[in-house]
Amino acid sequence: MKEKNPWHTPVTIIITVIGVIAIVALVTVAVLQNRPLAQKYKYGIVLDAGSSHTALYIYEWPAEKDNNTGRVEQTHSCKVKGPGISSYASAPSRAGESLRDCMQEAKLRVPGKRHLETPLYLGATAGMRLLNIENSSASDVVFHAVEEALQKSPFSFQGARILSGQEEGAFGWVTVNYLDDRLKQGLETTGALDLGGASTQISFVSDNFDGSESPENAVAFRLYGNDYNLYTHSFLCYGKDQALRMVLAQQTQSGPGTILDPCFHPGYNETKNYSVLYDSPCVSDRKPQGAPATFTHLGKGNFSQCLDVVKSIFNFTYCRYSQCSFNGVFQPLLQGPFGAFSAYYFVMNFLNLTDTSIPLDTVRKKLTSYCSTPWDQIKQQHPDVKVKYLAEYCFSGTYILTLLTEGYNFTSESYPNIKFIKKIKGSDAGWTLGYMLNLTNMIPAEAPDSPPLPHAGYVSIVTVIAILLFVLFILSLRPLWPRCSKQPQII
Ligand SMILES: Nc1ccn([C@@H]2O[C@H](COP(=O)(O)OP(=O)(O)OP(=O)(O)O)[C@@H](O)[C@H]2O)c(=O)n1
Repeated sequence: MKEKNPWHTPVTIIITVIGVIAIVALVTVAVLQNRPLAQKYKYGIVLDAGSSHTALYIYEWPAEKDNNTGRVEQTHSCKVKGPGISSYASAPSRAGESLRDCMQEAKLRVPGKRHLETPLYLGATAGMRLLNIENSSASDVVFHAVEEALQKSPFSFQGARILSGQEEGAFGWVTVNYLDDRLKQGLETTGALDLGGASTQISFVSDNFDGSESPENAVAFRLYGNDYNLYTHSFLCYGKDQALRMVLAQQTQSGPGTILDPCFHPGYNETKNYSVLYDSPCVSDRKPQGAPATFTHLGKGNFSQCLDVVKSIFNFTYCRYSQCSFNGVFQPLLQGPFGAFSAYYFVMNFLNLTDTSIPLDTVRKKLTSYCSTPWDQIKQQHPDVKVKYLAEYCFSGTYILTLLTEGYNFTSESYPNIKFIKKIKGSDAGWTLGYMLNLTNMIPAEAPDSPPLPHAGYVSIVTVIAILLFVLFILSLRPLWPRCSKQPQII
């Protein structure tokens, strides 16, 4: 006789089938309903109109997360050929034309259907600040030409303007800390050191700075629910190109026909124009009277003498505050790690000095040896480097060391807190990303609400609960279960 399986009754089979179908349906609905949608992206474009050149940056972020958790990333950058827009004061239309190739690249990089909604910003920095001081109508004409060119682009042009030094410093700090995820997590922030061609910025948070001693250096932010009292200062004329002009002005005060410059390599020999050298508000008031049209610029290659002439463009003694950096500018005690970018990186990377664990004395020794290397040898060793950059690295290295140690007061102990950086997670360090995040309100003042569970966690919990309910349901039907007697039934 065959033994009857007590589960093989029509009722339990029907309940089981319905239960399994119900679970499958429940889980399918949960998965489909919460499936991440195919990713769509939004874009933003920022043109950095610097003193030495203009660069275009394209940023991208997931479309559905643009004001909370989405990460904004740089997807492309384009270096505009030619000099910065401030150099086109005498031929403004060429300033607009110069942007054409990079704008063309942007059109190809941003998907066509997103063109109309993609904001396009142009921010000009110290080159235009100087032109504006020197000749404000010339700077207006350059802006007009650039605006006209950008209005013709298919993007949503939001205007061109000169950033204040304070904005340039603060947005550079926002960029570095945003990319490092320090803002969202409320971690200790990283200070920002930016060295351009015409200005330089230092920005950091210090416990002993609340803005009261020097309100013009304070920027208050509330980001992701945290308050920051940022110290920031921009030194106009202390970018590395204008600093070099000041160093040369220092050496040509008497209008000589020849100078023997310790900051250039021995054997360096170039004829330079007095009117070109003094054509900047940083030095124009010092132009020597009765100087010849040109002077011969000879290199001497002596680091310690270069250090002396570089120091002479700073005032390290005057200070009407409790403490200063230089030129009577207040600066609180340095605090935390620092990221040094733009020309800081270009120069220190070229000189193989980005490793800040190298003692400062060794850095000085390396510069001593580098500066004294004959110019011919330098050119031979670096045939691919632009001669203009190459000629200036001895000066630039000396200037950076002086600015950091004597200017901002970095010591042997705090120098290793500096990291020379170009990019963070694929995006260039600089003010442009911070500027765009601010203008598109992409960093909320308060911490965004995040879903309590990630998608996978949600699906797992729904599945477990569904199975549990099914088991409970089966158990609740116990009265309907066929009884099994102790003795096997003989049919
Ligand atoms: N490989 C390179 C590239 C650039 N530079 C120098 O770096 C500076 C440019 O830095 P950047 O941040 O691009 O300055 P700008 O934006 O042009 O200047 P600013 O912000 O002051 O307007 C210039 O002095 C340029 O000569 C360099 O030494 N080596």
